[in-house]
Amino acid sequence: MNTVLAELHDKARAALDPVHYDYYAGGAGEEVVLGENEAAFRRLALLPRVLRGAATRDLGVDLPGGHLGMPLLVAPTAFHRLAHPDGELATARAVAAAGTVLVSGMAATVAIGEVVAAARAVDPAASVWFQLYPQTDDDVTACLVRRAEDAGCAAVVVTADSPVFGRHRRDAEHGFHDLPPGLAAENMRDLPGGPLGGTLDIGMSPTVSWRHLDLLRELTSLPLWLKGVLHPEDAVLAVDHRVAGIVVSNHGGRQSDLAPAAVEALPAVVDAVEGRVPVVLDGGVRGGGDVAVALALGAAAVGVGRPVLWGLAADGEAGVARVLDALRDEFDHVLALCGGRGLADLTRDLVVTRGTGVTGRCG
Ligand SMILES: Cc1cc2nc3c(=O)[nH]c(=O)nc-3n(C[C@H](O)[C@H](O)[C@H](O)COP(=O)(O)O)c2cc1C
Ligand SMILES: CCCCC(=O)C(=O)O
Repeated sequence: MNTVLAELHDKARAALDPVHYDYYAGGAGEEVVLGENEAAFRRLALLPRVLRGAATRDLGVDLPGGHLGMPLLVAPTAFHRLAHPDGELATARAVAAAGTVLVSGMAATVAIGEVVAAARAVDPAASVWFQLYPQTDDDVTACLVRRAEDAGCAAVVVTADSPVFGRHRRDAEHGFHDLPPGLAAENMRDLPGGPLGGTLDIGMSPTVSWRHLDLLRELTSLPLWLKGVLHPEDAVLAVDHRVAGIVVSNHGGRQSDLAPAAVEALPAVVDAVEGRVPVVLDGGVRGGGDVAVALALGAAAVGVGRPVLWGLAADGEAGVARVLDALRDEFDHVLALCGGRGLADLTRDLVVTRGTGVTGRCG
């Protein structure tokens, strides 16, 4: 792990209520996937190219829904006020200052309008995206989309990997089922039909299907990203259903504990979509080298989840800023060491599976 991220993780662990630390840190089942997301990156290496000098490297990338100053965005995570009193406001400010995108969660502890306003106060051109769990009741889905649009969000990220909430042993052992008094999922107030059920599995529905994605396509003209895709056939279906982008993700190991590591699922999804839409990877990214490997395997960008929560818990807005700065700096350094003059130089032929010498493959 990047040393700054490791330092902030340790600081966050010391600062957080252990119950909330475990909610953030934990995974589903036996936490096999949680460990594999990071371990799979350690099994991959990058062959450097030589004598391709460039004084500086352009790290920017344009995606449907915004320009990223580096190929890294902040993945949606719930309940930032468990980490710091400023919650998502602090995260939004730091992410906007870093020139990248925050995907703000439906289960945020600050309403989406305030999150976007905080980002725009730092940078009027900042893009914030809204993460949505599609709802059984179409009126509720429509209401949430309208809130995201009214707030000024630039894209909607539809999470598809949570028909039911993963079973988290750590939360069960602590008896963690609800937010402490004073905190709430602010986007979920006053929805048609009343509250959506338990705080920790807000509105997840086993009935959600491709029909709901088509409905979303009709409800909004914002770019729609589909998050939680691992099977290449689902990636093709997503393109057929007119998504603007795909997030290869196993939800940070918090849903199916039988899923493969996210980076191991990436190449087949990239191949299946054949460049028709960009593919973002999240899960286990803990350093600039991981960003480089994901891009070499065909990701347009990566998402980071827990490291941002550690930065937030350790030092609020400044902590999140340090996480993003450290990842950008390390990625740029790795890119230079690999002979990369820009992102396009990160190609699949550079990727080697450690211990096998096999190039251009993963896992
Ligand atoms: C505490 C926590 C809460 C999360 N909440 C959400 C959520 O509300 N919606 C969602 O789509 N993904 C959620 N995720 C998954 C992240 O978006 C992302 O897929 C994952 O954190 C990436 O893995 P990483 O933490 O190893 O970077 C959550 C992850 C964590 C750790
Ligand atoms: C409470 C909403 C879901 C949060 C979530 O997706 C997670 O904890 O992984």
